Amino acid sequence: MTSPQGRLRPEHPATHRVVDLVAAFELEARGPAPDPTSVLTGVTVSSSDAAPGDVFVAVSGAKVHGAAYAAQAVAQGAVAVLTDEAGAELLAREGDGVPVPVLVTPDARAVAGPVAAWAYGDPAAGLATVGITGTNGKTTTTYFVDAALRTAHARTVVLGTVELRIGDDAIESPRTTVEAPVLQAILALARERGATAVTTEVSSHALALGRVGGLELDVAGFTNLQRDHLDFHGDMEGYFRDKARLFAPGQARRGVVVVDDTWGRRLAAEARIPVETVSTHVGADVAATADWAVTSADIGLDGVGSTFTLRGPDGTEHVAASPLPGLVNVSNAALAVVLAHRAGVDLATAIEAVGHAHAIPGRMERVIERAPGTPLALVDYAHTPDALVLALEAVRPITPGRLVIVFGSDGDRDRGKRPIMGEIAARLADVLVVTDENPRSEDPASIRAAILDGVRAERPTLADVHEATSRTQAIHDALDLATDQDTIIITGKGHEPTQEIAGVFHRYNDRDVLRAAQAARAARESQGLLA
Ligand SMILES: CC(=O)N[C@H]1[C@@H](OP(=O)(O)OP(=O)(O)OC[C@H]2O[C@@H](n3ccc(=O)[nH]c3=O)[C@H](O)[C@@H]2O)O[C@H](CO)[C@@H](O)[C@@H]1O[C@H](C)C(=O)N[C@@H](C)C(=O)N[C@H](CCC(=O)O)C(=O)O
Ligand SMILES: Nc1ncnc2c1ncn2[C@@H]1O[C@H](COP(=O)(O)OP(=O)(O)OP(=O)(O)O)[C@@H](O)[C@H]1O
Repeated sequence: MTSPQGRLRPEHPATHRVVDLVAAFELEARGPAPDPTSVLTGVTVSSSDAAPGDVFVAVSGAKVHGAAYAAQAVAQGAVAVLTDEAGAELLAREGDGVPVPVLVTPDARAVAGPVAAWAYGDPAAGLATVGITGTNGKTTTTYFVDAALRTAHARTVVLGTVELRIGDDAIESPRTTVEAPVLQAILALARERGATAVTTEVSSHALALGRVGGLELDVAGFTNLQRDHLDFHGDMEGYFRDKARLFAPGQARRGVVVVDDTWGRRLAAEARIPVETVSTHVGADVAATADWAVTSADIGLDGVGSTFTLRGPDGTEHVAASPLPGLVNVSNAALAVVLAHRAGVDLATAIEAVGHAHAIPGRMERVIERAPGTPLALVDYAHTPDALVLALEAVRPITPGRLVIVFGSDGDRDRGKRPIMGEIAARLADVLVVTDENPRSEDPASIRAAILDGVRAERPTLADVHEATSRTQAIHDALDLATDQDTIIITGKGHEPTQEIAGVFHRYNDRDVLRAAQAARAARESQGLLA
């Protein structure tokens, strides 16, 4: 999916003239006049990604103004710089500026997406598009929606925290939602490759920073809003307002909002586009008035996921399922069904597809199935106290024996959560293997000690508590001590492909380590080395 330079670009870019860009977006051209024959083939906001024929959009950032990197972009072949007044002034102050036209607009960040959409020929036009926002459940819901869209589309696209995927071709994702020109370039590449449906996660940062500008989704979904990212959004009100930007004309044509929390209810009331509501709290008052409501749920079914009844707007009840355990995944599955249905998938087909969705990388992912002599083992991304509670509560009903957790906590991040995570694990799991997550620059032993302080508060004797100085060893230890009635859950890193220790990124993935540990165990067993 990458070009030789490692950049995400359509293979056959459209060619527009720079003068047409000036006219289309009513830009003020300064510096050298645009050559009427000069063509542009791409758009970037990052000088290091600039390629010949690009327009470099220099935006004002938190740390620096992009105009400071205009010269680098031009040296790499950019044919014009598009910026705001501050950027233009910066370039004017730097002597001769850049030897290409400087195109000025009041808000460069706001036009980056629309300009890229224009440059790539409105690539979303022929695609079914679904976007999902919310604090938790974006990734899970995205994959559920994709499972349903695949029934109606030969090739689909998934964009989010885990990967950027067109059909079966995927690369690691740099973040939850990529910069606007990258998003538009991926859509253009997807169109070239015959994809007809896209499901994308939309982070609150993306909404605040215009990363989905120029993309009007067919349907936008909202999962929930919980305390997070307040360093960036200021307070919950600001966080809500940024999320709500998705539910506005030009950004989405219609919305589907889970109204289990007060923020969802407020969003449904304030959205400026038609919105349907989904209630997934069985028996809650709000269920009576919601368009879609989960009216009953049977959690822990067959030791796998859940079944639930979804009542539609016409009052008809449908038996549906979530392939992942826990009530939160009933919520994600119900939302996904409605989103996929509104994106054009027949309701019964959407219900069937979501109920049988394949594993989602690192989200309650069943890496080893329960079998005689073998425990069930899952990997989950839960890395906050709230998520840890939900994850442990979700797997308890599918655990006939003991619940074994392998976990740690991040270095160079929120220290306060370490003892809290320890206390939660001690309260909700039976056997604990405390190990490292991403220690980063911190001493791993001191992070484990802080977790163990919390464990001790709940379980003073530290009975059934183990400490492992390497995550790989921790996973081996868990497999060694679990029986086939037990469930092992490995939390914190999910799909992550690396572990950061002492500032160095090592290739590491919980799922791969777990599979290798199980294979080694099976080999020892077959040689009669295990009791
Ligand atoms: C808060 C935030 O999202 N910041 C992002 C943003 O920073 P910024 O606009 O303030 O950029 P800046 O570093 O001041 O630079 C200004 C401009 O100069 C450009 N520049 C800068 C340096 C250079 O050498 N060349 C160059 O062209 C930059 O591309 C940018 O356009 O643009 C930068 C360039 O694209 C990003 O690297 C940076 O993401 C940082 C790394 C980040 O961590 N973002 C996270 C918080 C984020 O976006 N997370 C959400 C998910 C959150 C969640 O739900 O968990 C996500 O969508 O992934
Ligand atoms: N609807 C939900 N409500 C609350 N918690 C959830 C929900 N869905 C999933 N979770 C929990 O949140 C964690 C992250 O889930 P998921 O990756 O789907 O969310 P996300 O919004 O994509 O978050 P991130 O951007 O961090 O990946 C998981 O550990 C899961 O246990």
